[in-house]
Amino acid sequence: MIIDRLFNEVEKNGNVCVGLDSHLDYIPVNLKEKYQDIDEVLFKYNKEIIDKTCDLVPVYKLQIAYYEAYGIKGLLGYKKTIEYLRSIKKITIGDIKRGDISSTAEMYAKAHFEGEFEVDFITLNPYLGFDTLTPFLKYIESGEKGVFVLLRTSNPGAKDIQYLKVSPKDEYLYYIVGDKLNEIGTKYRGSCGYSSIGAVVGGTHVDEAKEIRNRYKNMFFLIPGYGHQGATGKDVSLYLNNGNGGVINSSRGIITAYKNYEDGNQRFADYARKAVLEMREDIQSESGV
Ligand SMILES: O=c1ccn([C@@H]2O[C@H](COP(=O)(O)O)[C@@H](O)[C@H]2O)c(=O)[nH]1
Repeated sequence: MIIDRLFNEVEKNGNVCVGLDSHLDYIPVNLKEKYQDIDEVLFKYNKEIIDKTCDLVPVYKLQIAYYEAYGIKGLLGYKKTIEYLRSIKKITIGDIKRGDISSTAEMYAKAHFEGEFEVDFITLNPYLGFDTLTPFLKYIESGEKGVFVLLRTSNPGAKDIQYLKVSPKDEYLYYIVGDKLNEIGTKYRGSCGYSSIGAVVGGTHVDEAKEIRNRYKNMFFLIPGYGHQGATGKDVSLYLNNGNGGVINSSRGIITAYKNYEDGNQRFADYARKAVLEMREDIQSESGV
């Protein structure tokens, strides 16, 4: 199952998920001048970073907004990047955060689990209701695909809705979502013990982090918020379990690390590697593995 593959990759390579949020403003000028088409600029930038980091990380996450924003050529850059990652057998997460009525969700599933934009995992937004998840289940059942469903997000506004106390137990809304995901996910557990239905939990919120980890023992977490949003190795390790059970995303902290160095423009991928190594060490030292 895909979750076993991810679990094994984490055992081998640690927990860092490189976020390829490739805004054109993040890309060195010399690289942008070298290629005419946006898809090539995006792909070449991503490829250099991938080639310099792929021996250190288990997974890459592409936030699709950074590609959609550049129209068809941007999406071509997305496609080329995920195809490349899959060709070198790296696991891919399409951060698409979809959630819609089931007839539409069916098309989202087809769009991102088949064809030109096919990835291994996608992110979903469950706050339109649990029926929106149903069309994805047949792909998860095949063993080849997985999802990370938003549970408690990393932004400050997570508290506006996700932390509302709801009846009958007067618990936070995110626990209602988590309990349901846990229940649905039971059927899709791999031999590693985790389910291919995982959850997104922001590393920026540490209150109840331990309770979330304990309550959802079989749930694998995608943990954003490290670095630029302020989460530290100590914060994110609260969501791990013996050094596994989650991957920690950093996007700007890795792909724009080069901006802190004089020779960064020429060596952006070397500095991405350096940022990954430092992040990996930070997490490992805090999670005690
Ligand atoms: O709760 C969430 C869910 C998703 N994200 C995404 O993760 C990255 C974070 O980027 P950084 O540059 O490392 O801050 C980005 O793609 C978000 O859309 C999140 O931040 N929080």
